[in-house]
Amino acid sequence: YPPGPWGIPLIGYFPFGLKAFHERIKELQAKHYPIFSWRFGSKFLVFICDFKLAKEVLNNQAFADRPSFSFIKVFDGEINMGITTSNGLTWHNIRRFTLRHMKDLGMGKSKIVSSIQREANELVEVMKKQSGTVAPVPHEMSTAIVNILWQMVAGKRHDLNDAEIISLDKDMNEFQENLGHLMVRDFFPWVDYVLPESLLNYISKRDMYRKLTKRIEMRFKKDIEEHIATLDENNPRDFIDEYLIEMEKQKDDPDSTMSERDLLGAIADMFAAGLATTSITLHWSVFYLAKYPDIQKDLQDQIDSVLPNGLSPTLEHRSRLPKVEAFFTEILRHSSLGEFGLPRTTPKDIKFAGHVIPKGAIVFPCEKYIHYDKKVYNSPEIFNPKRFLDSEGKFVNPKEGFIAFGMGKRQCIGESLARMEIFIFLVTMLQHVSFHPPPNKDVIMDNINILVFNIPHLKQDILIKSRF
Ligand code: HEM
Repeated sequence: YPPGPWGIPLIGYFPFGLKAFHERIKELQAKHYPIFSWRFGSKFLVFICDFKLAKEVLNNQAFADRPSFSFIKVFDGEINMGITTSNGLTWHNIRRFTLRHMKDLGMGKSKIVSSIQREANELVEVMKKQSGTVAPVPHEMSTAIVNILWQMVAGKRHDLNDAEIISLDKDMNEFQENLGHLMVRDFFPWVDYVLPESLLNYISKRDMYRKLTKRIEMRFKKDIEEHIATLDENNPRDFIDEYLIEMEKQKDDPDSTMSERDLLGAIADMFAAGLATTSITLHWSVFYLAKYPDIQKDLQDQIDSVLPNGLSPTLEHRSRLPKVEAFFTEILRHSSLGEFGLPRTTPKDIKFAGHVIPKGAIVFPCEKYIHYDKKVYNSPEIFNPKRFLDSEGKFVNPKEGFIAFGMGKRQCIGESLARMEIFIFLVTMLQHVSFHPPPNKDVIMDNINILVFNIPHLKQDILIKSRF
C-alpha cells in the first residue's frame, strides 16, 4: 500500500480538530510525496500529490467510479441516480445524455449567452445601488447563478429576490456548510448502529440532512410534474422536456436506465455541482479585484478598449480579452476551490505507481498541492495572472499542473458553462463598477477551509464604486 499512518481498526488515524487534520495532511504530503495513504475511520484513503500521477489516475478507467459519499450525494442512501455519484451504465447514460443536451440547449450558443448577459446586467444594477456603501457582496451574485441553471433545466426565470430562488440558494448553502457533519457517517458508518438517536443526530446532523434533501426533492419534483402536464413532444423547452421525451422513446428498451428518479438526481446534481462552485469563484474574483487594484485597473483598460461604451461581452470577445481569461484561470489555481478535487474509487485491487491501491479505496487528487507545485509554477503562492499570458500577451491555457475541473471520463461537465458565466459576469461587472476594501481595512484573503472546499469569507464587507 502507499505509505502513511495506520491507526486503530474502525477509527483509523484520527487527529482531533480541523487544524490538526490539515497540518497532518501537509506533513504527509511533504514526507511521502507523490502518494500516500491514510486510514480514516473505516475507509482507506489515498492522496495523489503529483500532476502526472493524478492525470494517470483521473484518466484511468479503473478509477472512473465515485464513492458513495454524502458530501457529493444529494439524496441519502441512493447511489445509482443522477450524474455525480452514480456509477456503471446509469452514470454512462445520464452523463452522455446531459452533455448532449447541454449542447443542444445552447451551451456556447446564443440562447445561454443572452441568459447569462441578462443575469449579469441585473446583478450590476444591484451593485450600482450598493455603490458607495460598505456591505457584503450582494446575495444576488448567487441567485443570478441559480437563475441560469434553472432556465437551462426547467425553462424558468425568477426575480433575483424571489422567495423560491433565495430558499433554494439557502438550502444548497446549508448542505455545503454542514459537509463536515455529514461526512461523519461516511467515514464511521458504524455510528448508525452504536450511537443513540439523539447523539447521532447531534454529531452527524442526519435529520437536518434528511429534511433538507426532502425539501430539495419536493421542489424539483414539482418542476418535473409541471413539465409532464404541459409537455409538447414536438417543442421541447428545456432539459426536463428533453429527458421526458427520450425516456418515453426508451420505455421498451430493457437497457434503459432512464426514470423520473434518475432525472431528479441529474437536476439536483447540476445545482449541487454548478451553483456553489461558480458563485464562490465569482466571490473570490471580487475579493482578488479589491485586493489588487493595479490588476483591476489593467483589466478595465483592456475591457474598455475592446468593448467601448459598455457594449455587452459575448463569447467572441474571449480571445480579445486574454487578461480576463488569465485572471480567472489564476483565481481557479490560487484559490483552489476543491482542496482534494472530487474523489474517485476503484472496484478492484489495482497496481499503481509501485503500490497496491486496494478495492474500495477513496482516491483524492490533491488539487491545491498540485496547483502550488514549484516545478510547474514560479512563486506559486504569489497571485499573478500574467503567468498565463505569453510574450505577446495571448492567453496560454495551462497544460500541466492544473486540475480545477478534474480530468478524464468524469471531468466536470459544466466547465464550458462555468467559463462562459465567469467571463461574462466578470467583464460586465468590471465595465460598470470597481471593488475596493472598506476604508482603513484590508480584504480578508485567507479561506474558511471546510475540509474539502476552500471558501472565502463570503460575509466580509466590501466597497463597491460605480464607474460612471
Ligand atoms: C467554477 C466552476 C466549477 C468547478 C471548479 C467545477 C469543478 C469540478 C470538478 C473538480 C469535478 C470532478 C471531476 C473529476 O472527477 O475529474 C466536477 C464534476 C462535475 N461538475 Fe463541475 N465544476 C464547476 C462548475 C460546474 C457547473 C456549472 C456544472 C453544471 C451545470 C457542473 C457539473 C458537474 C457535474 C455533474 C460533475 C460530475 C461529473 C461526473 O461525475 O461524471 N460543474 N466539477
